[in-house]
Amino acid sequence: MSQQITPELRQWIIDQARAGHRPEAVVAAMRASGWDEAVALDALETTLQGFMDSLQKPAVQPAPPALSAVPEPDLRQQPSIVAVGGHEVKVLMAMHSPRVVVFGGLLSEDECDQLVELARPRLARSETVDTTTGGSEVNAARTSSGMFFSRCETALHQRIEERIGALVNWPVDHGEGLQILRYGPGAEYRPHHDYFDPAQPGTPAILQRGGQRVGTLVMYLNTPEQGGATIFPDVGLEVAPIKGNAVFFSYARPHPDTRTLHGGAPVITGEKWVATKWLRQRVFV
Ligand SMILES: O=C(O)CCC(=O)C(=O)O
Ligand SMILES: [Fe+2]
Repeated sequence: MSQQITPELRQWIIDQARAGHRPEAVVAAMRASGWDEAVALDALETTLQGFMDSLQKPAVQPAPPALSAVPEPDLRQQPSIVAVGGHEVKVLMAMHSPRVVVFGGLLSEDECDQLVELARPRLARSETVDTTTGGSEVNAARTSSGMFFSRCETALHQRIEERIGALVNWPVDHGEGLQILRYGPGAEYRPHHDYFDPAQPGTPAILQRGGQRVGTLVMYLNTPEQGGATIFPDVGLEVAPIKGNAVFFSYARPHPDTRTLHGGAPVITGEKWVATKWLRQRVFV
């Protein structure tokens, strides 16, 4: 019969070591009670090694960043259509991890066209917030051009921002102004997270303007002929860019475990225009 190293035997070995008995004495005691010497030695070695390893591991792992409240559409009754401010928005797809909801008809054709025409004369090569300094910089990973509107810049912006606020239950003043991006053929936005990396030295300065980003809504202002999906590589999801539709996602902490890594796949033919709304933890100033 093979001799099993049971949890009780392991505990007995640890107790002997704690009591100051030398390994030879422990093996001798095991042999005296019928254990094969090789098995006794092996049990001693593996048990004590595991015990030493457990002493070296910190008992408490460093805590991940705390969870924040997040914007969230009210889909508890599984509506196919949500009415917000007299406007009907379709719920096309929802998933829980990552939290992603795809909406249909969030913007009218006319609202899309107006945003494009207001943005067009103000476009510049896209800058992203530089988390090392808190300033902004031209980023090779983002080959689109873009601009920011200020919050509620015109009545059109205000109407759209109020619709978004009602849709995802988040105060309008917790949002950044709409960002418009234009991608030509070949342009892309490589996978990234929208939250600010807590490890970067410039992040505390950025957070003073309204805390972390906790949600994103990317609205499609046209339908590119080919390419330009919004991709979520962690889960293999691709959202087709269809004019007036939008993809919403939220992240309760600035951590990759939210699985909200995403990007804009290269446009193949045509161009792609989007409006992005970022939602902050607090009033964005
Ligand atoms: O263009 C897209 O589909 C994604 C845009 C995006 O990730 C962003 O604006 O942060
Ligand atoms: Fe993004």
